[in-house]
Amino acid sequence: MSVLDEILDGVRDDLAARQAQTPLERLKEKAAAVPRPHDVVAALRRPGVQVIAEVKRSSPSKGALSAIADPSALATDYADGGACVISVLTERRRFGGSLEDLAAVRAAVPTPLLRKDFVVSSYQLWEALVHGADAVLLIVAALEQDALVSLVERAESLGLTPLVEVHTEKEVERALAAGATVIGVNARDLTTLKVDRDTFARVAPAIPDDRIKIAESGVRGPHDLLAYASAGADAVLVGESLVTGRHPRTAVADLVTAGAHPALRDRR
Ligand SMILES: O=C(O)c1ccccc1NCC(=O)[C@H](O)[C@H](O)COP(=O)(O)O
Repeated sequence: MSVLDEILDGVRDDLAARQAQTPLERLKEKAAAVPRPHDVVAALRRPGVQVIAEVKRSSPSKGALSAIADPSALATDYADGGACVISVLTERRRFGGSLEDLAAVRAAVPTPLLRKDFVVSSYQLWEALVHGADAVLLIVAALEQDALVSLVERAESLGLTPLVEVHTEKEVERALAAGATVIGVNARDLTTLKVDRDTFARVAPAIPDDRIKIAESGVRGPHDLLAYASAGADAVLVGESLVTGRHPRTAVADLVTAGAHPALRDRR
């Protein structure tokens, strides 16, 4: 069984337990009291290369990365450093995340938030909304095309921005057919879990210029942001190097400064 299939099995089991505890109707009632999500597309379209900073406790590839005693304090550092969006991993078994982390970050910062998880059901979109997300990750490799199309539509109807993640040109075709505006190319192979930073340069040319292109994974510092930018990235998504480094606010600020270089500001 592939790592992705293992992760998805656990996600479905955890999801079934939450659905048994909180019926969808109850989630919908809660969602009625939540403010409309931020316009993440507008935030990502700001001049320069934007930084999406991730709250990531552990990963299938590396195991435990950081204890993150207080996700809201880390998110505050990210926001102070100038992150455009904060990504919060909510998958529990392999990433150590939770919806509680998402809600804690929501309460701490006004920055747009991405729920980073393995979304397989519209129930998870309602959960994302209720816990303060503005955007949700949809992984093409994890979804049949009908499910992808329906989740993109449902997310947008709830005001959530779908970030549709691809690994290959073929998956870009599926993302475009599903109507994705924001497309992330993940450099981490879901079978080997190895990061190949050339993936973005290989796959991004298949994404039309009117879409927002996000380079995900493998950013160690400004030099990687600049390499992704020169291959056409509008934003980078960074986790491990921020949570394992000693100064997350400064690390984000350094990336933001690199992304705001005048040569990158007027590209769109
Ligand atoms: O991080 C992993 O090991 C992983 C394994 C399987 C599926 C997804 C995985 N990561 C999710 C991500 O996409 C990254 O957290 C995100 O792009 C940030 O990457 P990095 O900066 O390399 O931590």
